[in-house]
Amino acid sequence: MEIHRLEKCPSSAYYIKDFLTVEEEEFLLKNVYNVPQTKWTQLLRRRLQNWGGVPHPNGMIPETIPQWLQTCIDKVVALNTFCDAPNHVLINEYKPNEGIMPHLDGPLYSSTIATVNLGSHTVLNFYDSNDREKVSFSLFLEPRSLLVQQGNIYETYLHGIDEKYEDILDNSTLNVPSNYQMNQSLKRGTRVSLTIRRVQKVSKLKIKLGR
Ligand SMILES: O=C(O)CCC(=O)C(=O)O
Ligand SMILES: [Fe+2]
Repeated sequence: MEIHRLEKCPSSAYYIKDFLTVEEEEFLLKNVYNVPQTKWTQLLRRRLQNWGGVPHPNGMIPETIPQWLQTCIDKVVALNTFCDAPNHVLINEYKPNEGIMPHLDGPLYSSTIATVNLGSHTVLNFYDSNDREKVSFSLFLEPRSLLVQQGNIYETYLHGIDEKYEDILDNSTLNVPSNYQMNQSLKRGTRVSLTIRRVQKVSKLKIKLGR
């Protein structure tokens, strides 16, 4: 992992450009779009699927993660990125001009976060929690790449994705590809992200049906 560390990042972050093959990406996308419509939650500016259970301060009631998704989790875990096995995946789908407001993820998750990127690139912006107006730094996330974040990056910085049709990388982007020409505009397609995490508190309660 050390060779993938983003040196300029103020805390531990790792970026692996071609983490997935084109076939693996297609396999995951096919399965993401094969779920029943009811599995999607439509928000104003994106839609999402929640896998593993609903995180809750009193403990998440665990749900089995399907094999097609578990295979991807296993590939991330094989890099020795997590202390405790991840048990939760949030899948977000963003069409061009969609995004997510700057936010913190909150205390329910442990401090390692892995993001698998499918379909299209995006730019993930980070904001100092004391200055939410200005982008502190940003990361360029290409399709098939993996981003692993550890420690305070997710605690001290808010993160978000602008609602844009295209991106232009600039000095704030920590991982500009060597073949990128400054001011080149990158058109967004539909991006699907898998955010893989560990929910710390898991309930031992089982839901009893048919009582
Ligand atoms: O799509 C992404 O990479 C970010 C998702 C995110 O920040 C979240 O769901 O909390
Ligand atoms: Fe988030």
